[in-house]
Amino acid sequence: MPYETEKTKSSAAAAAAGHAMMEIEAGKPSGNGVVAGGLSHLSETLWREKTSLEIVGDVSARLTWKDLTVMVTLNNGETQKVLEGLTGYAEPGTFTALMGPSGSGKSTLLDALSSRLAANAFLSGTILLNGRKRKLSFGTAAYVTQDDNLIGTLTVRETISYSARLRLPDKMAWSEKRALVESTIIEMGLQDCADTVIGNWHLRGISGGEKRRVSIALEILTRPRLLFLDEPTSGLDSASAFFVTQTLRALAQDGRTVIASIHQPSSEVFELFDQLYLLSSGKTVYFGQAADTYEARTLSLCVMNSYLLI
Ligand SMILES: Nc1ncnc2c1ncn2[C@@H]1O[C@H](COP(=O)(O)OP(=O)(O)OP(=O)(O)O)[C@@H](O)[C@H]1O
Repeated sequence: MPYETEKTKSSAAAAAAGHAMMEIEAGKPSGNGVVAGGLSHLSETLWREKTSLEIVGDVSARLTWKDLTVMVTLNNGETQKVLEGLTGYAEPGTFTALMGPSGSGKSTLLDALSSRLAANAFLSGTILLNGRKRKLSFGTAAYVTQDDNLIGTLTVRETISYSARLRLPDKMAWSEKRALVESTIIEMGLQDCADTVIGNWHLRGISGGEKRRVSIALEILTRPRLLFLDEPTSGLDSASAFFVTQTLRALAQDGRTVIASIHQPSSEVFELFDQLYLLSSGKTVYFGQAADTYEARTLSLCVMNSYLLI
């Protein structure tokens, strides 16, 4: 199979960037911010049927970024460019995968987009939410870290219920919170293990993939429209990684904007991405459609393999 040349790579990135630029220039979400095709039968719908409360946050979140550059100040006082001139967008109802070799800047891009950059990192460029420059308000966005910080002796249902008590507004009735907890359990495919303990080093509990889905469940309780995930499949076997990614795809299809960094996905997992943002040394190598795209698949293999050969 012939490897893509640098020229092909940059023309793919340029075409994607051009498309993104046009989208950014438009400056407003298509369809008044409402996801075309409506919501799926997942928790958003289940929950709305059971409550009279408005959803927290916007109806949908369309994120665009233009010319993003991140510089960090190192301990010796020198500066290092970690991201350089990145442009792209993520639409409601889509799942965008950030890929690239270790150190290529995936986590930094996620942090920049979710306003979580470290104190020694400086951002330039534009990030627009639904066509406007604004801060992510409470409930609009959620960030799922790589680590599952869960209490081993609680069951899945108890964990999600306690989190609901702590995170959801006081004015929300407990019956509504409970409806949300139950619909989130269904949405995350955790029904079968809802009454099983999380487990720890001396207590057998749920599997690694189920733990990851519980961590995601805790973050989607506030019904965020934007979901960022740092390596949600790391440390999972291929079947668990597939189920977690399938859940993320379903969350996206429920009208959310999902952006996740993914390291070395299997071909089955790759099939589930809507968009691929491929980075190498802090620069865009490819941005565009992922599934069914020969170019995206070949490029990601080239970038990951060339890194492994170094
Ligand atoms: N706040 C910071 N201070 C110093 N260096 C940083 C900072 N943030 C990122 N870097 C550097 O920028 C580069 C990119 O880091 P980043 O964590 O974004 O890469 P990554 O693609 O997510 O890597 P991995 O897959 O290994 O997690 C690394 O060389 C990292 O050391």
